[in-house]
Amino acid sequence: MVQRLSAEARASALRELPGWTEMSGREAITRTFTFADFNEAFGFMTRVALVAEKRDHHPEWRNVYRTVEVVLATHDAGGVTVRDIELAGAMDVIAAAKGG
Ligand SMILES: C[C@H](O)[C@H](O)[C@H]1CNC2=NC(N)=NC(=O)C2=N1
Repeated sequence: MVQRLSAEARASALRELPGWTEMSGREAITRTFTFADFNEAFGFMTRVALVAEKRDHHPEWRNVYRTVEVVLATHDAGGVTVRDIELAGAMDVIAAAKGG
């Protein structure tokens, strides 16, 4: 099983992921994406869903109109792993292509 990152390793990974922060009260990382409208927000979620399914690693998220709040953690590991860091990076690339 993939290993939880230490607090130090998480902090170091987050320095490379602007917009992502540590969640308070839980070992997870979070980012809120804001898009132009619902269509762009849902398009982002659709693209991410395909990547998540392919990787067998899935976000926790909440969509309200044009915003998508994302929380990433590896449930099996009880914390943040490299799989979360990689999915966060992939979400950033997808969002940037849509202006999020
Ligand atoms: C059986 C399956 O591989 C696991 O349930 C996967 C699916 N997607 C997952 N996604 C996330 N974020 N964490 C997990 O631990 C996880 N486990």
